[in-house]
Amino acid sequence: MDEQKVLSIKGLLDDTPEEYLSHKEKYENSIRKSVLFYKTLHSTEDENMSVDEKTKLNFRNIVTSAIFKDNSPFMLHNSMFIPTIMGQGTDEQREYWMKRAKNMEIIGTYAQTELGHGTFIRGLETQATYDPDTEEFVLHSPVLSSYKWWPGGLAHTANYCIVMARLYIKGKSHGIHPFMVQIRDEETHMPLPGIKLGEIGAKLGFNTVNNGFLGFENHRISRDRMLMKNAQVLKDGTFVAGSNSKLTYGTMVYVRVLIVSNMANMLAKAVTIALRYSAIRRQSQPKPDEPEPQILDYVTQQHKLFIAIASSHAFYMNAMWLWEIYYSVSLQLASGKLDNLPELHALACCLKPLSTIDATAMIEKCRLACGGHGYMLSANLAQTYGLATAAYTYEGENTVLLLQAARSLVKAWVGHVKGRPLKGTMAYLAGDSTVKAWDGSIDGIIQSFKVVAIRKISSVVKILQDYEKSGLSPEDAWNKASVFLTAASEAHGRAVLLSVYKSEMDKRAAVLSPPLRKVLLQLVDLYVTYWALEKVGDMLLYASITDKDVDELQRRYIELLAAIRPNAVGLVDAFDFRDEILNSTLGAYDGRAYERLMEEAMKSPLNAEPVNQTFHKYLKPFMRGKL
Ligand SMILES: CC(C)(COP(=O)(O)OP(=O)(O)OC[C@H]1O[C@@H](n2cnc3c(N)ncnc32)[C@H](O)[C@@H]1OP(=O)(O)O)[C@@H](O)C(=O)NCCC(=O)NCCSC(=O)/C=C/CC(=O)O
Ligand SMILES: Cc1cc2nc3c(=O)[nH]c(=O)nc-3n(C[C@H](O)[C@H](O)[C@H](O)COP(=O)(O)OP(=O)(O)OC[C@H]3O[C@@H](n4cnc5c(N)ncnc54)[C@H](O)[C@@H]3O)c2cc1C
Repeated sequence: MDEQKVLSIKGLLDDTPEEYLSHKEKYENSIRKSVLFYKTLHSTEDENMSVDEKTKLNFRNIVTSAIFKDNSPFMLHNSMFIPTIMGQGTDEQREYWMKRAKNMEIIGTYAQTELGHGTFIRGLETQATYDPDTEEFVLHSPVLSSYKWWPGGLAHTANYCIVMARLYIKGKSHGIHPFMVQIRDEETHMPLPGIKLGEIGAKLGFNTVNNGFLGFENHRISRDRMLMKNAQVLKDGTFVAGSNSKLTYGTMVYVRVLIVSNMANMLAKAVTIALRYSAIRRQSQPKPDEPEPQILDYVTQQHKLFIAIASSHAFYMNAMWLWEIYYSVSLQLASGKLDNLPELHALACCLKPLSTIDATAMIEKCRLACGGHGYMLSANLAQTYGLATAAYTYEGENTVLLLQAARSLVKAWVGHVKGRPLKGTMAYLAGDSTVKAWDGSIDGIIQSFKVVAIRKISSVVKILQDYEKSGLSPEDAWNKASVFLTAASEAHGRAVLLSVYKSEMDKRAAVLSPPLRKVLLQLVDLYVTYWALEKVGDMLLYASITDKDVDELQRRYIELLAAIRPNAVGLVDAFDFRDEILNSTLGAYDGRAYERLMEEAMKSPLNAEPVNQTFHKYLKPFMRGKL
């Protein structure tokens, strides 16, 4: 994928900043650019892509989000529509639909969330009732809350969509299944009969994604439009259940894994902008006889930014590791082996939340670290925040996913106590649950995070069991303990993030040049030390850290900031974002932030004339007391 080729597409980069376009113009401009962009790339997702190619695809998401300073209305076509065909379609269905989708003959989206339900999939109300006489499904939205609401591209862009609907046969519900539905005429693009479409309105971000609503009025589709890889409806209406009803949730697991790598990229973009700006911005005069220093030389500024570099590396390493697990589990599923699906689900339910929580917070910290100019839309930090914070919610709201992970952790712990072996990423739960003396080495700290997770999981299980002994139902006990269930999941996720980052770096260290190895391992050290200090309460409670150890840890952290400082700009340059992709007045490689701020300011339509017409219409009469 040649970045230069993409960015040299004529008309792809805006001369009129999107900030000054209307809501409608933003959408129309994003369609224009999406067509230009995808015509050039003409490549869409293929589940057989290698992990490296997957990263490139992820790169495409970065390029599109950069070029649009938001996301493309084609986004769901690649991130969910195509993966669902691949994951849920029969061979024939894949054969037919993949050709049309990959050639962009049709544009699709993934319509699952409804006005009334997003998290609770089993509560979805859109109906797909099988009519054996005509061998059709009748799609219907019985109430307003059953309208599909949120799907990207649904409003005016897509002409097909995957609809997740409740299957009814002879009055009996058979759960939620995926249906391929044409929603617009391929020639006129008019909504088909019995289909109501529209846009859901302006949002915090995602304002070029064309999120829409969709309602059905007894709209009929043929039987072959149900994606029947996992479950089938025969001509006579016989329902054949899949081996596991959660296989229909497969696309969401895939996107949760993708989000971890997206967070690595988004955070890398934000810290590149903030750090480069911190290298050119000079402010204050701590030493009277010396010039104003670069704000990057303030240790507080280094504290704000260097963890973002290390976190981007950590998310990237974890994402590549998770992709490998995803692909191996996908191959196992293809041969009917489901054993490792729960572990993949639990991992995705930990790493998607933690990467989005950290990335959102750190991107905001990057914006704040740029002072007033960070507040400019031309800095592209607010938009990056808007994209990242959306991922906190979509693809499984973070709290809900952490509770899902807690479900697996509680099951694993209860099984362990009963003597059942633990496996995979939960095997460490069988390890030593005490730290006799604080070990401040990187491996020692990571081991302490594992002990924290063991202790939090075991103690929340005890709380659950005590509540149930007191007579509470399992559901009420679960809800009562849920704050500490999410805390246990977070502790598990933190232990995974840290240990995978370290082990993946160790694997790569051998092939790095000594200077590069030194810098990258400093980032690992910074990451582990930062989180030990952030979670010092847990370390005091479970890892026998003393006040002397904390003092040592603080001094080590300060020394690490100083050690990384000389390479800080080089580390963000190594993310290798072109100016067009950063799309930021503050983050350009040439460091001409002030000139770019002024250049962008002059593009404001208000600067087209020295006196705005409201002076004569309102101000002057008002100031003359004539209004
Ligand atoms: C919260 C969920 C998972 C609850 O699902 P539910 O069917 O209610 O299951 P249970 O909580 O009862 O758990 C039963 C059982 O199933 C296992 N399980 C659940 N999900 C999966 C899965 N994906 N893969 C494998 N196994 C799964 C669970 O572990 C339990 O196992 P036990 O052994 O413990 O019994 C569900 O409602 C959910 O996923 N909600 C989130 C909805 C969501 O993610 N929506 C995304 C819509 S698309 C979107 O947001 C797009 C955004 C734009 C973009 O991405 O660009
Ligand atoms: C930018 C964006 C793009 C999106 N794109 C798409 C798309 O393309 N296709 C699509 O289908 N959907 C899409 N969505 C919808 C998204 O998937 C849902 O918003 C998400 O799943 C959360 O569901 P919800 O909105 O119903 O929130 P809710 O679940 O109502 O969450 C509200 C609060 O309730 C809490 N809560 C809910 N259930 C529980 C529970 N069991 N235990 C404890 N607390 C709970 C949550 O933690 C949260 O604090 C998009 C959303 C956004 C923001």
